[in-house]
Amino acid sequence: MLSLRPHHTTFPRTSPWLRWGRHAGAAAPHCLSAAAPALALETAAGPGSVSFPILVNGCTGNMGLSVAEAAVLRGLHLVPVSFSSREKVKKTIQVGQTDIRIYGPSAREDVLSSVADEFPDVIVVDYTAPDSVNSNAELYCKIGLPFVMGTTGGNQQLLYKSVQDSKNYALISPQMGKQVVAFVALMRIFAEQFPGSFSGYHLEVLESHQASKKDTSGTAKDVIACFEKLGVPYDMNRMVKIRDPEQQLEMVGVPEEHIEGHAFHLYHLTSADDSVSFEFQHNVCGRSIYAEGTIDAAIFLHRKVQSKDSKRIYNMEDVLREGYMR
Ligand SMILES: NC(=O)c1ccc[n+]([C@@H]2O[C@H](COP(=O)([O-])OP(=O)(O)OC[C@H]3O[C@@H](n4cnc5c(N)ncnc54)[C@H](O)[C@@H]3O)[C@@H](O)[C@H]2O)c1
Ligand SMILES: O=C(O)C1=N[C@H](C(=O)O)CCC1
Repeated sequence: MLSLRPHHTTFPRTSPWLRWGRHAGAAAPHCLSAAAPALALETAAGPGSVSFPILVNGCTGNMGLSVAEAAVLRGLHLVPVSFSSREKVKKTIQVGQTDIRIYGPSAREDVLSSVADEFPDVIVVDYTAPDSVNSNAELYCKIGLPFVMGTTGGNQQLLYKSVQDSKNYALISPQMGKQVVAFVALMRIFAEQFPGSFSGYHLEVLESHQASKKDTSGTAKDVIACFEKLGVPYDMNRMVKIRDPEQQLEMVGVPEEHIEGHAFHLYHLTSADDSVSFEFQHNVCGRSIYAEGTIDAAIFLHRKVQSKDSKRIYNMEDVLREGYMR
């Protein structure tokens, strides 16, 4: 029998994820079917729309490819190079009409320097791996390439310091899905307005992602920081991380076609005497919400660079507040 009860905790019996477990699939959220017809890749640069060069690092991966495709659809000019963590890789990836050449790590600095010379208004987008966050960011800062960091993990303090010290422009967010960003912002405002209001409550957190996800949900960490401000201490080691496809299908209720790409989050709060409970969820199937948000972030950052804004480091809340999105 499936049990995701973390040690020393009683998982709330009312959890919808356990309910979904009993009726696998029956109460799954409404997700777009993978069988939906794919959009043909064609540019959509209409009148008044903006276009500039965008280099997507990590095109060999799921997010990198999705962002590159979204960039073409939004009429941006895809710079035909990307990188890999390995020296020997498949040399090109086709996105729309563009053949993107993939370079190994040893060529990174030379290739990026040439890109900076050839495309002075380029924006770099990074969707690589947690252990590449800091070295990639340092290189973008060294060369002076403004970047959107979608990759989670790494040393976040160091990441911000690299950008601050170099005076480079960057937009950093572990969550590019605009509606999820708005939810996290709401939680932050909630915590700022009513600090300590949930003192004595107990928190359980579950997150489920595709098996290839290496790190813990960066979004869950941000939401947990809000709960801590609300008076609920939480040991991150207690977070239940589900990466097993069978559990995702049977217990979490992830639609089968999204086992390879989903992000489900459940936060359950219970009062000390068990008489009150609260539950929050944000469940994403596929990656289009992040790809779209990333393009909005790139457009936003491009405008900030072009206007030489004195503020250099941004997040997705800044993008939401200025309305740079469809
Ligand atoms: N900010 C967001 O909204 C958001 C959304 C989805 C995923 N993510 C994060 O983005 C990252 C990538 O996710 P994914 O699902 O695309 O993973 P993935 O494993 O499908 O792709 C990552 C790719 O990057 C490549 N790579 C690793 N190190 C590299 C390096 N140094 N240089 C160039 N390429 C390198 C890998 O070979 C792989 O092809 C993860 O950290 C994930 O948590 C963030
Ligand atoms: O698929 C991933 O990996 C995701 N990572 C981000 C996180 O860690 O919060 C955002 C959700 C998808």
